[in-house]
Amino acid sequence: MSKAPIAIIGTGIAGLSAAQALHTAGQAVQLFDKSRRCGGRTASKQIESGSFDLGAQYFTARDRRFREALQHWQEEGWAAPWSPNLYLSRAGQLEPSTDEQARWVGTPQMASIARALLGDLPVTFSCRITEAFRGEELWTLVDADGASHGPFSHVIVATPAPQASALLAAAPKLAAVAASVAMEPTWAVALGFATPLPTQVEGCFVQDDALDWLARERSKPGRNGHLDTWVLHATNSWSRQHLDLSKEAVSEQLLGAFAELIDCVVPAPEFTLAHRWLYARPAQPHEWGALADAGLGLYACGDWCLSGRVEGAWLSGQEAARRLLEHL
Ligand SMILES: Cc1cc2nc3c(=O)[nH]c(=O)nc-3n(C[C@H](O)[C@H](O)[C@H](O)COP(=O)(O)OP(=O)(O)OC[C@H]3O[C@@H](n4cnc5c(N)ncnc54)[C@H](O)[C@@H]3O)c2cc1C
Ligand SMILES: NC(=O)C1=CC=CN([C@@H]2O[C@H](COP(=O)(O)OP(=O)(O)OC[C@H]3O[C@@H](n4cnc5c(N)ncnc54)[C@H](OP(=O)(O)O)[C@@H]3O)[C@@H](O)[C@H]2O)C1
Repeated sequence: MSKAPIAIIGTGIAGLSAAQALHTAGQAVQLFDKSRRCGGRTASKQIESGSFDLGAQYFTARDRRFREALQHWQEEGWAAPWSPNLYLSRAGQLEPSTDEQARWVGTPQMASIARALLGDLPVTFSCRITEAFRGEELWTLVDADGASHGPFSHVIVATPAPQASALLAAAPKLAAVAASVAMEPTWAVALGFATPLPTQVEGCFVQDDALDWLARERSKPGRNGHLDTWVLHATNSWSRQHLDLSKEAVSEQLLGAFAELIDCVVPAPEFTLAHRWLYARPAQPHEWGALADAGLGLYACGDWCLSGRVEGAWLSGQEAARRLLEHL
């Protein structure tokens, strides 16, 4: 009988990073995601007039191991540097804010990285796992429709912390750690203009009430949509205060804040989309790397185990895989 594969719940950067490391080490993996596609918070939205990055906007690479992976992604054409005309808006004043920081994006969209990492690995989409339980030796997963999946030799939970704690119930200590992690929400709004806005701004850190960040999609490499599309992110505190506001009201309020901030006339957008990220980022960074109950064969990873950034998610996935392989 062939060896049971390793189940990985979540196909964001953390789950895919773990999957790649295990696959490279010769282990069979089986991935699950509740969404219809991979990438999690590195999602890009495809519309008729182009695509835009709705979650992570760019990433930085500070750790040597991540920089090495990034070099490979760049060679494969999955990622490229992004050097926008960067601004800072503070107390209603918009000013250039150039810096030396290297920033990167997926090409032709942020979601391309996750798609490339997934490659041909076996995955089941539109499958929300609700339970992971261990028999005498092997694991079974149960999904929201009551269907069982398995058997698996190990389970890696690679979801945001609030969704991980229930899946870690077999290891109460791990479940308690995940349950202790608070995650902050972010409202995101995309606006598409038929005529390019007459401004130099391509990215802007905002230190005012509602907005936190805005980016111009066409300034990123490989984007060729015909609308001038902008992505606005609200601050965590504004998002928390307006968590249950309708998408229409959020779009209207953030469009108003954008029009006040930007140094040009803003016409009515051709296209508007609002998305609420309930678990956008951990309230604090941690230094766990990953969580492990090696005796049970249960692991957890995700940005919440390190920093709430793409790099943190990738490193956490590597760490979960490393700890699992160490105990084989
Ligand atoms: C608005 C926003 C802006 C951001 N900007 C940046 C940025 O500019 N730079 C940066 O570095 N980072 C940024 N981040 C953070 C970055 O996106 C995350 O740190 C990183 O993508 C997290 O990856 P992950 O794999 O840990 O989790 P996720 O990407 O959340 O992946 C988890 C996956 O698990 C799946 N899942 C959850 N529960 C279940 C279940 N029960 N069963 C099956 N599947 C499940 C989800 O569908 C998801 O695909 C941003 C995030 C947001 C939301
Ligand atoms: N909105 C969300 O939910 C987010 C979740 C997770 C991450 N988010 C953003 O990701 C960016 C990634 O951080 P990092 O990789 O460390 O990128 P940096 O570009 O280094 O930005 C860090 C932080 O520094 C401030 N900053 C950086 N450069 C400038 C600049 N040229 N001018 C002004 N300010 C700069 C900025 O913080 P402020 O508190 O000052 O706004 C950046 O946030 C990062 O942007 C996360 O916000 C979003």
